[in-house]
Amino acid sequence: MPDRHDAVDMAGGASGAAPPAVRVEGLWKRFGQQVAVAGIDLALPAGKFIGLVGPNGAGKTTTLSMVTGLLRPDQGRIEVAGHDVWQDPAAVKARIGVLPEGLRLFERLSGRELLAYTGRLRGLPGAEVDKRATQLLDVLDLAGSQHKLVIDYSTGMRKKIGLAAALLHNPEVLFLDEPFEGVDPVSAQTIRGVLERYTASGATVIFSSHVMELVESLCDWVAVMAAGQIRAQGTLAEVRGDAPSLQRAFLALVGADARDAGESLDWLGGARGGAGGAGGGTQGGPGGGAQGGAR
Ligand SMILES: Nc1ncnc2c1ncn2[C@@H]1O[C@H](COP(=O)(O)OP(=O)(O)OP(=O)(O)O)[C@@H](O)[C@H]1O
Repeated sequence: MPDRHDAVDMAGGASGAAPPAVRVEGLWKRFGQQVAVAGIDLALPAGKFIGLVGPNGAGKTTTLSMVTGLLRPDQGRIEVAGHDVWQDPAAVKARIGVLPEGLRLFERLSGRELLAYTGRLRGLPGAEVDKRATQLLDVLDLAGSQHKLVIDYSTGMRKKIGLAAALLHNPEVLFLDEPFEGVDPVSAQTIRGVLERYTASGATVIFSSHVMELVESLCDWVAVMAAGQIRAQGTLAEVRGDAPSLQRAFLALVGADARDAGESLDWLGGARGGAGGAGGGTQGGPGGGAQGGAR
């Protein structure tokens, strides 16, 4: 598979026209001996639905935390919407919305109070906050729970109120770490509709996910990360290349297609029963018809 890392022109953005929504150069982060992010470059175009994908531990959350000003890099430069994240943090924070992993919310506020508080922190007039909060609660199907305390919200409801809080000030760039995790299909469809409408207005969504089908159906731009490095970035078609699906391209890019998990687990699914450990020669092989035996 060709190396598509060069698909983006770092100097001028994706097309040479608008500056990228995010530009990252030589970004590093280590935790002790562990290199979480190993000198990555990224140029994510504005106005796109962008997926950051990678296996567990690839460095996605660490990258998003640094890009959104939550975690200080060891080395490297980050610009969001043309502003340096670490030189000019206030300018960046005014232009972004973030739904982080392990979302922490003010649990003792109701959903509506949380939005009112967030809106005032963002400097919006009270009447405008009220109007936007009502619309967001309605669209995200939270109107019936708006007076419930956030601590009593379900996982999916927490994602939705977190998304509402991140969207309230109409940011230029929205960062979402695993926005669909723990969300039921109906809520996922709702969130998807809101995000599609938001990007249609020219804003940028950057989200991390493990679910390739979702990324393939939502995103027009993809960056693939593995072991702290960017393995590919570009349009969905560029990253997919000749592979039949993004999932297959992803497995090849992260080197997982050659891994055979089955070989070392030859006991799994074999005959059960008896106290013997590995190597007990009397249990027969997999598929030996003994699975209904004594436990
Ligand atoms: N605070 C920390 N202290 C030590 N190691 C960390 C810390 N945060 C992340 N790491 C390590 O850095 C690497 C990248 O982690 P990160 O959470 O960024 O990956 P990820 O791609 O978001 O993974 P997942 O998909 O499982 O959420 C991992 O090896 C992880 O153990």
